[in-house]
Amino acid sequence: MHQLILTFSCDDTAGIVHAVTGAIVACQGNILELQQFSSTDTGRFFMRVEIDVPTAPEEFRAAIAQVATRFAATWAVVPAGVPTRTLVLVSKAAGPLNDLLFHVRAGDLPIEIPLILSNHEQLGRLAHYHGIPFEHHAVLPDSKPAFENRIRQAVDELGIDLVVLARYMQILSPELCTDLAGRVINIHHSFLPGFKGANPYRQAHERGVKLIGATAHFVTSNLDEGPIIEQNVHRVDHSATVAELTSIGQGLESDTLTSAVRLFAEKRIFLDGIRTVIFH
Ligand SMILES: Nc1nc2c(c(=O)[nH]1)N[C@@H](CN(C=O)c1ccc(C(=O)N[C@@H](CCC(=O)O)C(=O)O)cc1)CN2
Repeated sequence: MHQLILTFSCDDTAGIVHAVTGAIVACQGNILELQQFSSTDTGRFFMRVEIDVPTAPEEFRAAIAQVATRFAATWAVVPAGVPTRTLVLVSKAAGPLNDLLFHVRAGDLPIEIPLILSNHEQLGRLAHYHGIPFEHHAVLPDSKPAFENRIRQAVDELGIDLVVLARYMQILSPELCTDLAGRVINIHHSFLPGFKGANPYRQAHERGVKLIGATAHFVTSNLDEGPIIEQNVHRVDHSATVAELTSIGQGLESDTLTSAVRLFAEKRIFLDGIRTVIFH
């Protein structure tokens, strides 16, 4: 038996589920999990199916391809349990990286991290402790293109599926955002759309918020405005200093990023315009 994950999206219409499940039955497949959503905003249909099939994956793909052609669908069939190869970019903050590394080691985050790139040296020891190659490249305005070329090289040479900005504090160029569209996740340390950009905890303190938050989102050339994947919040009050907000936020950032990376690795995220559909 082969356990596979099917992701399928197309313009919404009647008969999609019937056609897809009919193809699964024709391949003697057993459906383990099926989730679907019809977006009335965009008229799109989304489905994620986990299946056990006795036939070879190629035979199953051929059956699904016929259905996909009928509905002009965007689709993929991948083996379940294959780790997502992930390049992590960091600066100085250790929390989100540490949480990713903890959960990889714990075995409950299906990614593998062949390389960590950073514009600062501080987190090299943490990478070394986990036996992960770490490269430090100072990023100045005139050296940013070279560093971004290193990112492209690593993505190509290491077969990277996902790039994670784990509190990486540099703005990616529009060109790199285009090259990696849909494959870069950032953790922003505020409850977006509030407090975009740098120093969101200071912005929040000055505004006197009663909730702080963290947001994991896809990265686009519009700073901190990419499709939101996951968010968490925590209640605060007037007595919290910026330092206390930052400390409380550490846990939020880490939990939110790790959750978003897990959703990506399990193929549970679908893009629906500027929003996402998430099958938890
Ligand atoms: N193209 C994008 N790049 C990045 C995004 C994004 O949404 N689109 N998110 C940021 C993360 N971020 C907040 O979460 C953020 C990082 C950095 C800055 C910033 O002003 N950086 C300065 C340099 C700061 C420094 O060197 O310490 C800059 O790049 O000029 C704002 C927001 C990650 N990148």
